[in-house]
Amino acid sequence: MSKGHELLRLSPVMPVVVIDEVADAVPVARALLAGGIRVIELTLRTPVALEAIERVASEVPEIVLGAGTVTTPEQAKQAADAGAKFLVTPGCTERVLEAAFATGLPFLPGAGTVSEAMRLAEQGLTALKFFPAEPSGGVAYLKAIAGPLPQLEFCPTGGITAQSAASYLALSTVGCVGGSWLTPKDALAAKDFDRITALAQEAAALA
Ligand SMILES: O=C[C@H](O)COP(=O)(O)O
Ligand SMILES: CC(=O)C(=O)O
Repeated sequence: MSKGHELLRLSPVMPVVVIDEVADAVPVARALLAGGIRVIELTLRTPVALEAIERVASEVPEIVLGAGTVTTPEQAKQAADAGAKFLVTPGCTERVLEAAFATGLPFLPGAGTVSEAMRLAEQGLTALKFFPAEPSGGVAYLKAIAGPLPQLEFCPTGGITAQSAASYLALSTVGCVGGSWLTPKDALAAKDFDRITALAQEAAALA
């Protein structure tokens, strides 16, 4: 099994995390681990994201740390240099793909259509982000493409909730789902890390 597929086996939910205050990064990673979630996707959507990755890489080595929202070749390299152990993209371009391969890290590229998924499979990439999952057709879409493309495995992300996660996880081509609901903005603003642990426990129980 390739490293990409192994990433989909770590936890039933891959938390997609947006860190606005760098001091929150380590407590969030610890709160997720305490709830039984072994993986975190820290998105490159804020100015502090790379520093957040550096801190989690050095202070919480037990969690498998990915950099999400990699949308440029430069970001792929920066995320690897900061200590990310895998990369996630919402979609894919030739240049991002090349830069991601150059890091040597496992990599979950985003696909939202059958042709995108087939192009990535041609490059040996068969563990994919399905993004944005709900607007792209959700469970029904994934069921339909499992017929012609049973060898592909997905981490659907985008619009998935604690309630809808199980219906995705029941599909043979879904390894885990991604979502931001484990780290709600209001919990982060209130530094309510216990709530994040409680949400992580519920998510881990979906296994
Ligand atoms: O942009 C969306 C994130 O990748 C996660 O999506 P979500 O907030 O709908 O869970
Ligand atoms: C879609 C996703 O998980 C990302 O922003 O990389």
